[in-house]
Amino acid sequence: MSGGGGPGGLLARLSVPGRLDVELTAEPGDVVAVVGPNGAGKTTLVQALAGLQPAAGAVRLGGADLTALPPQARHVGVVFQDRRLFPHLSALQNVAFGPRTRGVGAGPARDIARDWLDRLGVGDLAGRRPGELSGGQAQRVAIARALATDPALLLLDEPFTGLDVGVAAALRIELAGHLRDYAGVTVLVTHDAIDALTLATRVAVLDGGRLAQSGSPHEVAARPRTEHVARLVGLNVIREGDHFRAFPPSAVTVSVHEPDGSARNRWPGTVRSAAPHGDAVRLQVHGDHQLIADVTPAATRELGLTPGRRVWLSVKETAIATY
Ligand SMILES: Nc1ncnc2c1ncn2[C@@H]1O[C@H](COP(=O)(O)OP(=O)(O)OP(=O)(O)O)[C@@H](O)[C@H]1O
Repeated sequence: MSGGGGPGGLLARLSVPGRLDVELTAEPGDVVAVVGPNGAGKTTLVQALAGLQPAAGAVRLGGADLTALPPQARHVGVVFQDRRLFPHLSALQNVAFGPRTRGVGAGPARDIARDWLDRLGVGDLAGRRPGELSGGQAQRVAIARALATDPALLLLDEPFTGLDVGVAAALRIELAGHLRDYAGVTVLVTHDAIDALTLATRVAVLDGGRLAQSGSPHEVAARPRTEHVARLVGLNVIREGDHFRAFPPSAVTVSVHEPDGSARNRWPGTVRSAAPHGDAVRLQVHGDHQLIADVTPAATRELGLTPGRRVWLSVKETAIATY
């Protein structure tokens, strides 16, 4: 990615047999969204960067070689999917723990912790233990804890998982602010296109433990190279040899009889699901490809587009981006 790994940046080449084989680079201030289907290796990558997963290769961060260092010596902040706060410590003690282990005195470490809890909007909960916090509050404490050590690398593994939609949305906006101020490299694992498009400066697409694509959020969203990412950003993508043809679901015409036109741009299939999507109805249609099409509610009724219905999809050549 962008020739990163320069002074201050991240350069990682990591391999775990059968699970991961990637090279990842990023500049200071970059937020790299790591996306990919279940089992793609996202968590393995985060754990290997943190030193929690043995991996062959090398990790360089800010000119320092972390490869041989244990997790606690890597100067990396981690927010896990399941938060992993110390249950017997208060929120304040949880956040102060990192600075303390890095040699900061008890008083100053508490000041740092209080400051970070305030910044994350949970200063008034400093005395509570994790069991007395909601999921969203605990995640704020976990983020405060990760940032309190002023790490050179911040690893966020699906930080919004398990939170209410509204809570996640509010936290996403706040996190965007903190990440803008944060000078280190952030690696954010996410299943959510919104995260990848709003928080990230770079997107890395993992598939089967390998880097399938990387680029700016805009590039990856406009020209997805895996079906998973096409789904995430709501596009159809068809691979033909060594190039890709992408088109939006709104450009798809659905008919119950075989349409005229170029055979290349029409596909038979079976409706798998039909669900409201904005003002339209979004159909998932499976045939040789798995495609999505947006149709009007009226057309859905008139054509009887319910699961199991055999249909033809067609797209005008001019609506297709080929790359
Ligand atoms: N402890 C383990 N030992 C052996 N294999 C593992 C272990 N943990 C994960 N794997 C395998 O490694 C591969 C990558 O898993 P990983 O958890 O990194 O994927 P992921 O992209 O984070 O998936 P998800 O989105 O489901 O969290 C998968 O094939 C998984 O089955």
